[in-house]
Parts: sequence; structure tokens; C-alpha cells
Amino acid sequence: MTPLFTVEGLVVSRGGHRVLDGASLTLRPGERLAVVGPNGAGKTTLLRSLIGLEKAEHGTITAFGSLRRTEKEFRPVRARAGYLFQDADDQLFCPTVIDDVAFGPLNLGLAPREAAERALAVLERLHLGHLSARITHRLSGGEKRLVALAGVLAMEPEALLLDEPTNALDDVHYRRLLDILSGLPMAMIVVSHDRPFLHRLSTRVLALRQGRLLPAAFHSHPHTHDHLHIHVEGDHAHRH
Ligand SMILES: Nc1ncnc2c1ncn2[C@@H]1O[C@H](COP(=O)(O)OP(=O)(O)OP(=O)(O)O)[C@@H](O)[C@H]1O
Repeated sequence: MTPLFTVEGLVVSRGGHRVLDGASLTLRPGERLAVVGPNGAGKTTLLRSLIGLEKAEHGTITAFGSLRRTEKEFRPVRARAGYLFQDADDQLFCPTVIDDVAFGPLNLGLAPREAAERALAVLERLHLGHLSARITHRLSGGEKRLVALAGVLAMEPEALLLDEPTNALDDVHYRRLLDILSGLPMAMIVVSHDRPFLHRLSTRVLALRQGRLLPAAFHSHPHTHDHLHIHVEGDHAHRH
């Protein structure tokens, strides 16, 4: 099966520093790829690069079967890969929830009524129908996050790029998000520090270390404690 994304030897600098320094990955249909790494390792930079929001100095990004280099080449990628921002406030900008969720479908060319119907259907699927008429900026942090996800899903993307999706979620919303994402058929890349969440959701793990992506795996030590660790190939020290 053709990969949705293939990244080879990606180099991206931010603030004069090489954040990504030869990062490579492949996202295949149906895969749920977790990307972990310390604060500032470049996880957000990686997701932004995949949709052309950061400029690659070296390396190649192939998305949906085509090499992408220019803004023009990346534009269709943004319509096909749904990106959930780390901060929901960066994503939501319409006055009401329904307008925000309908914005993407409208942009894709749907008629206003069709866009509103699709938006409402997605909100209801996420058990958020009761929020549709609410003022977006007055939602709680967790509500904002789920509404932002509704906006992404309303675009019916072929892949999802999720930056810290469990931020600000309580137990009920956390469980709901996990159920929703686990039930979606599309491939996704999930950046998170939430190891139990990634452990349940992901099919594969990559760790970002010194600008490169290394294969990693979850492991736990039930004999001493029951929280999850991530073992990175080539790392010797355990991180608690
Ligand atoms: N606009 C910017 N200008 C300069 N440097 C930036 C900018 N945005 C990010 N950086 C730097 O790039 C590096 C990578 O940031 P990035 O947000 O990709 O990390 P991250 O792995 O997502 O971190 P976190 O886990 O804290 O969200 C950091 O050192 C950060 O300070």
C-alpha cells in the first residue's frame, strides 16, 4: 500500500538551531504512529513540516503520492491531512461552535447548508451537539479541544496529525477522545507526552532524539511499579 507520508532526511531549523536533523518516517494507511520526545525536541515542528508550515532545508516530503516542496504543492496536503493544533485557541476563530466546525467544509466548497449539516453531524458524533450554538471563546479548555477536533474531522481528512490531543481533558472527555480516535479508520500521527494514551492508541512509536526519529517501544515494569516507560533503540538509560 502506498504510504500517506514518506519523509526522508528532513532538516528544519528554528531560531538558528537545527531542530530536525535528518528525520525520516513513513506513515502507512491505517497506522497510528506515536511520536514522543522531550520538550523542545521538535515534535510540533515535525507535524508543521508535514503540511508545509515549516520550510525544509534538506530532505524530502512525499505526501499522498507526490513530492511536496512549494506552498502550492503543500496546499492540497492541508485539505487531506487534518492537523489538530497543540493549542485549541490557535485553531478556533469563528464566533460560534457550529460556524467553526462548518468553516473547513465551507472552505472545501460545500454549500453553507451542507457544511452546517456536516458540522452538526460531526458534533453529534462526538457528543457535542449541545455546544453547537455556544460562543467558541467561552468554552472550557477541554470543550475547545474537542470542538477543534470536530472541525478537523468535518473536513473528512485522509490522515490526522494530532499535537497533544489529551491536553486539558478530564477523565470523561479523555475516554471519549480515546474511543473516537480508536474507532477512526484513517492513519494518524499522534504527538503526546501522555504515555498511557499512546500505549492504548498507537500501533507504532518513534522517538525524536537529536533531530532524528528512532524506532521505540513501550514497556512497563509491573513488578516494581505500573506506569509506562518508553524504550528507545540505542538509549541505555531508563527515563522515569
Ligand atoms: N517560532 C519559533 N522561533 C524560534 N524557535 C522556535 C520557534 N518555535 C519553536 N522553536 C524552538 O524549536 C524547538 C522545537 O520546538 P517544538 O515546538 O517543535 O518542540 P516540541 O517537541 O513540540 O516541544 P513540546 O513537547 O514542549 O511541545 C524548541 O527549541 C523551540 O524553542
